[in-house]
Amino acid sequence: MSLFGFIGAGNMGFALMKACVKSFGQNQIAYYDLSMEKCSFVKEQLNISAENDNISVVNKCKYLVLAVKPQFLPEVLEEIKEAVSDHIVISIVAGVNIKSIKSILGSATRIVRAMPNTPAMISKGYTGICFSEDNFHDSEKELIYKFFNAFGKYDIFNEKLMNAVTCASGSSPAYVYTFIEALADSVVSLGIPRDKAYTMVSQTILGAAAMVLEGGQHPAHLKDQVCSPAGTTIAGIKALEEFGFRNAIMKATDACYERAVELTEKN
Ligand SMILES: NC(=O)C1=CN([C@@H]2O[C@H](COP(=O)(O)OP(=O)(O)OC[C@H]3O[C@@H](n4cnc5c(N)ncnc54)[C@H](O)[C@@H]3O)[C@@H](O)[C@H]2O)C=CC1
Ligand SMILES: O=C(O)[C@@H]1CCC=N1
Repeated sequence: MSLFGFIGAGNMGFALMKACVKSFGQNQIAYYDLSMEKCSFVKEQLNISAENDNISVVNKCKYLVLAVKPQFLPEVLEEIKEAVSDHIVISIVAGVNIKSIKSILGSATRIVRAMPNTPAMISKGYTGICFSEDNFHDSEKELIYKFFNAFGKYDIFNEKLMNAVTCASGSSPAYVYTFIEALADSVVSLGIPRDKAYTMVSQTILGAAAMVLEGGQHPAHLKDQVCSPAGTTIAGIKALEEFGFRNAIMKATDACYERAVELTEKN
């Protein structure tokens, strides 16, 4: 018997399993992925052998993590529904709401809907979570919080905000990586060696984020401290605003949110 079972060991399933190993140990994790390649990768990286199928995962765990793409979720739920009993089902599937999972697994199934992000792999992630209205025992909630704590910070939300959480938690690391690439490329074009460019940019983002999280100061104030009058930074900010930097980010959130809503409607 393991505590946690994972269905799907792709990018996010693997990231969560890796962090879980550190907090709970290999023997508390069972998983299955349709791709033998993914199973071999997990075995090689985490030294955990895959189960033979999804039903074996369900039978081996109490907390069942659903980590397949939204379009594959209905077939997975149909496959496992008879095996699910007093499990707590944790779904990280973007856009899919608790109601639609319950429509297949049954209305009594207790569900935690969560939206983590890939930095969970190194316990530096952020997860938004919400619970189905059903009763969870205190000890179960404690375990669930310990589970999410393994991935970094987490907050609890009303389910109607979960698609919005996706825009700044699940999806946004990709925007940050795009920003890292762009800024690194631009200083490489000025002669900075590429390896140093990635370190320079990433460490700067880490430091700037820590100033907000740990210093408790408003981002606008921190920005103003960097912008010397007639200096280099304000010249850069002006160029960013000419190209609609803030608006681009807001438009990205609109697009991300719309797509999440589409997934909710389809599933
Ligand atoms: N990638 C990310 O940064 C994040 C992803 N998510 C959510 O996590 C879920 C998984 O996303 P990724 O890991 O990126 O996708 P992925 O495609 O990397 O992994 C999904 C895995 O599910 C496996 N799979 C498909 N059908 C299966 C079945 N019937 N039984 C067992 N395994 C099956 C696939 O072989 C694949 O390895 C998605 O629903 C996504 O919305 C949530 C937060 C962040
Ligand atoms: O792009 C996606 O749909 C998934 C959900 C959040 C991050 N990746």
